[in-house]
Amino acid sequence: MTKRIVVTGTDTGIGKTVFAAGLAGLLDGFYWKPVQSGLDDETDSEVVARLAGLPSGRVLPEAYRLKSPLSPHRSAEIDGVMIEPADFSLPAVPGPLVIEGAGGLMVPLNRRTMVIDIFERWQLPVVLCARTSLGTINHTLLSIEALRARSIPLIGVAFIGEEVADTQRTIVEFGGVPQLGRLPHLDPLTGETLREAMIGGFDLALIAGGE
Ligand SMILES: Nc1ncnc2c1ncn2[C@@H]1O[C@H](COP(=O)(O)OP(=O)(O)OP(=O)(O)O)[C@@H](O)[C@H]1O
Ligand SMILES: C[C@H](N)[C@H](N)CCCCCC(=O)O
Ligand SMILES: [Mg+2]
Repeated sequence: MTKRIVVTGTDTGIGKTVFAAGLAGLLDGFYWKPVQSGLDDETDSEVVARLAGLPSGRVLPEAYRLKSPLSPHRSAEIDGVMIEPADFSLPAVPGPLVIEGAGGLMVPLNRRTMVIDIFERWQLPVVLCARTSLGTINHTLLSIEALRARSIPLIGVAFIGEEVADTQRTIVEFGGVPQLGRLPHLDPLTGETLREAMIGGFDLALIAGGE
């Protein structure tokens, strides 16, 4: 069985795409963003293609490409598109697959279905990306509780940002989850600095080891 990992986050703009690019690169794998909302700026798939250092073709096409940078349910409505949960069948690829959600867990895809509903159906192991800055304890513990309530397997938390030791410890202790590592703010953010920070900041075996 090929390794498939879902990358989610406590919010939008948390650093999921950057982390997912680093992870897909380290795994020498594939990346899939099922729902892209917002097409005017560089899309998540384009960012990953730029940062992950993967051969072309390893970034799979999105299932939905929606124009407005809004919650997918609204962006789809504006485009006159109905997001169908049945469309989220997992692509078969000959290597590790990193899948990135849209925003946080309870982001609606239509008026009845949220991102977390698709994750529940997949039952794939999840990495939860979380900020280290103030406010993250609440958001991260709520996200962990939501995953547990649906029995979605959680690999652990990947912190993004500067080290805030007590915050990270508090999340890990209250949440009862492994801390997978931390990706600092990178300046400049390039394929090279990302790869180096991923190698230095994470134990890949903890994230992708076993099956
Ligand atoms: N480790 C990092 N170092 C430097 N910049 C970062 C880092 N992580 C994220 N950023 C920047 O922060 C912004 C948001 O990050 P990113 O696009 O990865 O968020 P996201 O969680 O994937 O958002 P979305 O919900 O839209 O998918 C981007 O401009 C990105 O370049
Ligand atoms: C447009 C943005 N960058 C993401 N693609 C979608 C974020 C949806 C967030 C919805 C919400 O939680 O209010
Ligand atoms: Mg993203």
